[in-house]
Amino acid sequence: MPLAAMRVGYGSGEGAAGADGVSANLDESWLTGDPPWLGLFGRWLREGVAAAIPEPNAMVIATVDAQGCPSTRTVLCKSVDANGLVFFTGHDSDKGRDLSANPCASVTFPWIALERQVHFRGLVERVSREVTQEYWASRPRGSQLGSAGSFQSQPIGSRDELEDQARRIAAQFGGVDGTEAVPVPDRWGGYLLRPRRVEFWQGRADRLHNRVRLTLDDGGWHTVRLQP
Ligand SMILES: Cc1cc2nc3c(=O)[nH]c(=O)nc-3n(C[C@H](O)[C@H](O)[C@H](O)COP(=O)(O)O)c2cc1C
Ligand code: PXP
Repeated sequence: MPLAAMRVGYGSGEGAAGADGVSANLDESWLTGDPPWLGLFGRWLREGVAAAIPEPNAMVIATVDAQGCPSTRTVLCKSVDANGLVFFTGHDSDKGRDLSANPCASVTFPWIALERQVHFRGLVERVSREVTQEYWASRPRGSQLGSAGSFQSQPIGSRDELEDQARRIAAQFGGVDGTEAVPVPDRWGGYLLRPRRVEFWQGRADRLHNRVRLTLDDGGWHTVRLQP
């Protein structure tokens, strides 16, 4: 089928895998909690988990380099609370360098199977070393060794070289089957995105979608409905 002819209609509820509130129109009254995005975001995330969509906590994050050029890639959101969204990555990666130059990011949860997306934008800061260490300790040993064995976003000559490097580094900590703790590399850690703008999007028929945006200013959170 030609790309130009590929399209899916929204708003029938059929693609929504049984999630609540899919046939009803997204309404400002759904915004509950403090901050007011928290309740609905938590509900939609739980519905994504219940609907078994792949990696419901995956979010596409855009960062901007010192020259003002944006880049996007996917990361996993590892916690969310009233302060914002936490993810973990390499400080020397492209995104880590972007965030050092320009500590602002935008993320999208593309829950297409549920006919929904949520965008966040805000300032990003590093979490404390204690928070990073606690999360690192919860990761499988293989993932710890994978992160320790990779200098994220640096070039490497071949797959074999990457595997040799990872094996060498794993051997320093007793190897894949060892029991010696793998320390968190200094170059790896968590970031907190503190939202100042959040948009909930719900697909509707004939591209007449629902969009509700919340914005934080000195007076608190303000809600506005946007045209699709
Ligand atoms: C579903 C999914 C989840 C990912 N989660 C993470 C993550 O939590 N942290 C991370 O550093 N990279 C993650 N990655 C890899 C990134 O998308 C990316 O390739 C990597 O972070 C390097 O990005 P950069 O060079 O733009 O900094 C994930 C990739 C996918 C497809
Ligand atoms: N780092 C990389 C390179 C990843 O690909 C991922 C998830 O795909 C993560 C970190 C975060 O996930 P986890 O902490 O569960 O390994």
